[in-house]
Amino acid sequence: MSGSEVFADGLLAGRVALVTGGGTGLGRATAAELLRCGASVVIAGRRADVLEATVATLGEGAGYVAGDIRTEAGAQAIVDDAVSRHGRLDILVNNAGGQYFVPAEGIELKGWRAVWRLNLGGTRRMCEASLPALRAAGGGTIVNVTFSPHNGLPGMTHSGAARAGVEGYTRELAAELFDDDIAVIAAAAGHFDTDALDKYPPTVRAQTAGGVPMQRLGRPEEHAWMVALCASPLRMALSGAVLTVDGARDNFYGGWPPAALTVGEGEVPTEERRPPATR
Ligand SMILES: CCCCCCC/C=C/C(=O)SCCNC(=O)CCNC(=O)[C@H](O)C(C)(C)COP(=O)(O)OP(=O)(O)OC[C@H]1O[C@@H](n2cnc3c(N)ncnc32)[C@H](O)[C@@H]1OP(=O)(O)O
Ligand SMILES: NC(=O)C1=CN([C@@H]2O[C@H](COP(=O)(O)OP(=O)(O)OC[C@H]3O[C@@H](n4cnc5c(N)ncnc54)[C@H](OP(=O)(O)O)[C@@H]3O)[C@@H](O)[C@H]2O)C=CC1
Repeated sequence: MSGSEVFADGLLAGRVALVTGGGTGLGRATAAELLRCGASVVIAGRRADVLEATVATLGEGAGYVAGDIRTEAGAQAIVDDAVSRHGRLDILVNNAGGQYFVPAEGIELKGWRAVWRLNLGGTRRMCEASLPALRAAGGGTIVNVTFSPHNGLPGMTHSGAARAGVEGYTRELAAELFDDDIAVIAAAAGHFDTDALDKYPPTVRAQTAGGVPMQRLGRPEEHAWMVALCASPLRMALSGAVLTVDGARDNFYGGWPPAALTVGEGEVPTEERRPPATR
């Protein structure tokens, strides 16, 4: 695998990373970038065939373990596998997650619980299962992937609430783990161009990039660079932070100019200068 476009060669040499949901999308891009930075990487997910195919593309230094983060036993087995393979664990990327699209009032209690069990519960389980290994390594990094729910996520109320929970969990865990030299950072993704978006309605997908001030979806490698930065020597200074990579989507007005600010042919009026102040 060639070197990173962003980071120095060997930035993460000797480190061992575990990426949940690493068989697809953002997790796959993250695994690839951590490998480019010199880490050994274990990817995890439920589907062994998907993981196996991804490991074949990632090449040397990559391995996989099939498992389910929705149970304590599943999370523990994933961590145990990674540690037994490489003898240590330095970086945990809690990337596995997701939801289904539905108006808030249509969310069944069972569905609400399913989304929380995966996103908030899975993150907590993986953190707890990993902490002994991270401490044994003398410190490390946990990156909790979430999305930027700071202006709400229509159609994803259950997940917006769960991801806000992940942010709160991240901040508090970070405060408790400073003395262990373990950084805990949330990476809040905007809208990224992964296969997972194929499940959303075509009209919704088509309008999504237009809702981002940057006027395009994020590229998976852009997210992956952020995750690698979180594992870099900057990690403790970032601990407890929620880092948003979203092309300014949290501003929530779409591309420039915002329709609500335009007049005439679409120009944005510039305010008249006030007369000079007089004493
Ligand atoms: C392009 C425009 C959109 C922009 C979005 C940009 C932001 C993107 C954010 C992303 O996260 S992209 C990544 C998306 N990836 C995924 O979502 C994959 C993972 N998702 C899932 O696996 C499921 O959605 C899940 C519900 C989280 C899976 O949990 P689990 O397997 O535990 O649940 P189930 O057993 O399948 O279902 C339990 C329960 O949940 C309710 N439910 C589930 N799916 C639906 C649905 N499609 N519609 C309505 N209700 C649903 C339901 O109550 C289920 O119970 P039963 O009815 O099966 O008894
Ligand atoms: N794409 C985007 O625009 C955005 C994505 N995100 C978040 O980033 C993360 C990755 O998203 P993306 O790559 O697009 O989506 P994917 O659906 O491709 O990724 C989800 C991954 O999680 C794994 N996974 C799901 N449930 C479990 C489970 N119970 N145990 C173990 N692994 C599981 C899946 O593998 P398997 O099914 O084999 O278990 C899959 O590899 C998710 O948390 C997503 O919500 C956040 C904001 C925006």
